[in-house]
Amino acid sequence: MIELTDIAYVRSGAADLEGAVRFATDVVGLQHVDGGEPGVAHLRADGRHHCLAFVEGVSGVIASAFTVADPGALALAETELETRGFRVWRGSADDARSRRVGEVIGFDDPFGNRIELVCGQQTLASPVVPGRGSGITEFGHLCLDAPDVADAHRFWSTTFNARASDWIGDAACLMRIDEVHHKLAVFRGDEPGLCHVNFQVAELDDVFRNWHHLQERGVEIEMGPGRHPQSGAVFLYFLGPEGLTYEYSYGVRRITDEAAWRPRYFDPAEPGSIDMWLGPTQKPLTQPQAPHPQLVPEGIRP
Ligand SMILES: CC(C)c1ccc(C(=O)O)c(O)c1O
Ligand SMILES: [Fe+2]
Repeated sequence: MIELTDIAYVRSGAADLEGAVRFATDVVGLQHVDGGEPGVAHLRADGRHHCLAFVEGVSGVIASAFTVADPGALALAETELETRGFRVWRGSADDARSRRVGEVIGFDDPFGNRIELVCGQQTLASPVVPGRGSGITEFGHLCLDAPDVADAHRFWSTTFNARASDWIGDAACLMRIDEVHHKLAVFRGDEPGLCHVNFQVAELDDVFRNWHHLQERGVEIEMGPGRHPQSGAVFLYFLGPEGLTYEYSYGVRRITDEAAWRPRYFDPAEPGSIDMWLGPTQKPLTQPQAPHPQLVPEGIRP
């Protein structure tokens, strides 16, 4: 069992790097951390050096990354994944430098999502300088697509320390790796892909202020404002460039009594099971950011 300690970053291809960065800073409110690396832009939300990296080139998610404790844990993870039949890539010093981590390995999960495991993710001491006052406090979670959510849960909970916090029938599983209700979600989709990236905001008011800001800027609101009955968070999903869906949310539940928590099963057909405020719930869940085409072909399966 490999112990994930946190989510680290999402790395995505961007056909229009400047446009993707402009949106991430001026609209979403992330900080652009200038790393002096041509063709790569790092975006920051919290203490992590970055939680989103755009790499100039073909659009699409390149990898979703998680941290493990240290190089020893990463070496053990590498062996464990290989023992389980995964082909594991070990990144070079340059790969690690570009990701601002000590070491990086990667593999394709059984559903075709590229996953990276890292140790030594760089923390920046300086306060975050947000691109806009959207109230972002933290990179909250990432949501992957997989054709069978129960299979995905089995994979994440047996290979890793992910635990189901709640299910939305066979449509979604929300999993925790620490006290936060979920840092990883899997949504049912025919193809692998990134359903969305989530950023927590400081106040309920931020969600609604951001909603107005996005509307004024003509940004496509995909869902919300609404409230998820699972984490209890008030949410807003919107579509950015390069097909990347962002979610702001406020008020995510923390599961502090691990022994007492039992995952709940919500029926996706029940009105209110995704949005307690009964808003329309189709859009963000149907158009994931497809994986970068170069990543799809291998399909390494255990
Ligand atoms: C519908 C998606 C997968 C979803 C469902 C519930 C929550 C939550 O409880 O916060 C999410 O963040 C989601 O993205
Ligand atoms: Fe989410």
